[in-house]
Amino acid sequence: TLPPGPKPKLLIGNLFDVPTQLAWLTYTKWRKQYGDLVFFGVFGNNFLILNSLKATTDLLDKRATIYSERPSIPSIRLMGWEFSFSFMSHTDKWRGGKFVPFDMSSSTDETINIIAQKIVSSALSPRRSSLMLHNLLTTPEDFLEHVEQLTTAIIMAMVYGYDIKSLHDDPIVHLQQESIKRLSESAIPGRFMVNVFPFLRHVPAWFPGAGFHQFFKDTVKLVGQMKQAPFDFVKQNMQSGSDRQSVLRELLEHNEAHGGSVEREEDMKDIAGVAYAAAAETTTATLMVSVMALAMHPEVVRKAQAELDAVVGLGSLPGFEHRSELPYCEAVVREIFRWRPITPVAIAHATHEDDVYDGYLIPKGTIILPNVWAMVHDETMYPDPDTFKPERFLNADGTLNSDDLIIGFGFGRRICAGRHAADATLWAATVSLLATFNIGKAKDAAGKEIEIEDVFTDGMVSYPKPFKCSITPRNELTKQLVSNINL
Ligand code: HEM
Repeated sequence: TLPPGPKPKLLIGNLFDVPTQLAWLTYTKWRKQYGDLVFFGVFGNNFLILNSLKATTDLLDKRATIYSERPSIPSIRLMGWEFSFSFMSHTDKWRGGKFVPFDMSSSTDETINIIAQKIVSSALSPRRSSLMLHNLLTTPEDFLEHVEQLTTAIIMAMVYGYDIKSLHDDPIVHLQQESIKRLSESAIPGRFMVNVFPFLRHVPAWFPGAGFHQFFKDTVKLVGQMKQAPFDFVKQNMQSGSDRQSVLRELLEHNEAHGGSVEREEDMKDIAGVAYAAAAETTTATLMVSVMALAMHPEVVRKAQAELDAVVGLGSLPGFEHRSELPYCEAVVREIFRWRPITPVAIAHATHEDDVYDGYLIPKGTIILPNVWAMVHDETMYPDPDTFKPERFLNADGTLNSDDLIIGFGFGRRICAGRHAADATLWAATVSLLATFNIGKAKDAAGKEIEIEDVFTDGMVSYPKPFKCSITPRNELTKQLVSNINL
């Protein structure tokens, strides 16, 4: 028998049961009704929601050979984004760590953390992180933009060794933003009927309602340019002997050293494109959650600052060398990832063959939706799960406990390849902000605090909706520190 789930109707299956908004919340309610496994079908496609960490690790980790495919989504193929998913599903290309210097999926040991920190600290040069702090000094109300600029700058530097000019006038950044926007949009259920009825792709472009063909055609062109422009930049730099290190450059040098071919170069261009796409929105959204959580919890800001002042000293910026001495700040970072995961249903996996689990049949080709939201809000693991409480990661004596699993990075062989880099980026940006600024609720004209509504957007990556908060230098000393950093 199949796992339990809402009762399907003839032909359409569970079409009308499937939530069209913030699906993870409905999936989490279904957990009470149906349990850890919830199965449903829409027009012949099978879906399995995994609502507990145990079921997820039993299947996606322990039976990785069966559960590591990616589903094929028609609109993604038609938009020219399939290179990203084909890399992800043909794991031999992707997984071979030798191609991907930052693919750290196979282990979590100390060395890997150090490599990740090295990549991030070279990308997170004082100039780049100071730019965010500087901007916060002059236009604190535009903090969401400054956050996005910082993460975009770090990731462009990491992947391409490219220094962005600004968030809005940089031609390469513009290509990236527009291509990714179209990719995310296509993940919204109902945006493209071709995802529900794949045969629609054969409808000719002149047919009424077939305007999607033009949209897809334009997107293919855009995605091509989005991969080509930064690739050309890296190649030019290599030829001119410039020493900008980056993931793509390392890949190309590795290729050359092994008598690589032009075809291989094309692969590397694609890998860099995947890395950028996977890194940009996710890191930006998580840093926005960080600001939101801090603004809502002044007591957390105070405790973290007290720890920073004791270890680093008021008026100095923390560096990775301080990280292990700052358990409370570490707990804050873990809680940011747990409290509001920005990939609440991770990225879907798919099964490679039939399987049986807990007495239930899971047919080949089933699309697996790991409900990260349910796992990080599981009361047996995280009591009072909606409360932002870094202490849940600390022992009574203030040291960190052993719960260092960031569920939001996904599972098994498909676990986020950039997780150590992402974690290092979030840590560095959060502690440098805490060391220099007070973060709290904004006040209205009458001096009354403006509540922050904790509401999120829909889509593959779920962002906090724009909110207001107050970000001011902690005191004259930290103001001087920020304004004196040489940009
Ligand atoms: C806070 C930031 C991030 C979050 C929350 C995040 C989350 C995720 C999740 C949930 C997956 C899917 C895992 C699964 O299928 O089980 C994933 C995959 C991936 N991530 Fe991240 N990610 C982040 C940042 C990054 C960064 C910075 C990079 C690159 C430098 C990156 C590169 C990738 C790649 C390449 C994959 C595909 C792995 C594969 O399919 O084999 N991510 N990420």
